[in-house]
Amino acid sequence: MLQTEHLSCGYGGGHVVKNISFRVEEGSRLCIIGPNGCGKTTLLRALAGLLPAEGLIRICGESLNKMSRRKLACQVALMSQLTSVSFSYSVYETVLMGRYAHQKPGLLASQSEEDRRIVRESMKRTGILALKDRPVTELSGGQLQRVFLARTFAQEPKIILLDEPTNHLDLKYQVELVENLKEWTKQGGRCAVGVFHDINLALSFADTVLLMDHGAAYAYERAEQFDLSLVSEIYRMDVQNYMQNTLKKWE
Ligand SMILES: Nc1ncnc2c1ncn2[C@@H]1O[C@H](COP(=O)(O)OP(=O)(O)OP(=O)(O)O)[C@@H](O)[C@H]1O
Repeated sequence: MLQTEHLSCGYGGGHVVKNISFRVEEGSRLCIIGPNGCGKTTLLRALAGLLPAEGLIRICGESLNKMSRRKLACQVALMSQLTSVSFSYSVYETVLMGRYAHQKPGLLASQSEEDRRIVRESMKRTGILALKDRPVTELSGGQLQRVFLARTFAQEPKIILLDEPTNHLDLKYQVELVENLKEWTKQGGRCAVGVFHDINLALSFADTVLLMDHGAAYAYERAEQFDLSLVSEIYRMDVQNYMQNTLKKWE
């Protein structure tokens, strides 16, 4: 469904992401992990068509470069790292923005019964229905994160790209988000790519792992075969030992 071949991209003519190739099949989830500044967000931005890239990005068999903005928005949704909100739209209005690519121009005026149903379902799915009339400027970081997830679901894309989606979420919602996304990708014609810092969450989310270092792919493996020593090499710390010691505290 989503494929890159020798993808390179960056800023001001320089390459931050270098020669990355991967494939995410229908029903699958890829997690991208790697140290701060290695290029994970930059890669996601290229996949969302927000950054020019060299090499190939194919969305549902079609080259991203040849797709119109509207078509791309119907197929790919990017949930970015949490940014502050400056306009006091209500939760409902914010989630409704996810329907924009599917609507005739004139957002609020042109919402259909179908749009309203999808927005409601998306809010239900992320547990924010009770917040629907609250201004987003008054929400906690975790509540806002769930509003953005609901907006992403409301967009009804085929591919969801998530940049550290569990930031600001408490433990319960972190687990729920991962389960929510797994459920979402199982419903035919969908796949997801997520950037995670928490390796446990990343591995419970994904069936394939892309480990990045200095903009390049250090490893690209099935999650169940993923060797944690690769992460230790990149982070220059014994990650496995750290995790085992942490676990022992709960025994
Ligand atoms: N708009 C920009 N202009 C120039 N350089 C940028 C821009 N955005 C990011 N960079 C640089 O590109 C590199 C990769 O940044 P990126 O945000 O993709 O890393 P990341 O792996 O997502 O990091 P983190 O884990 O800290 O979120 C960094 O060196 C960063 O300084």
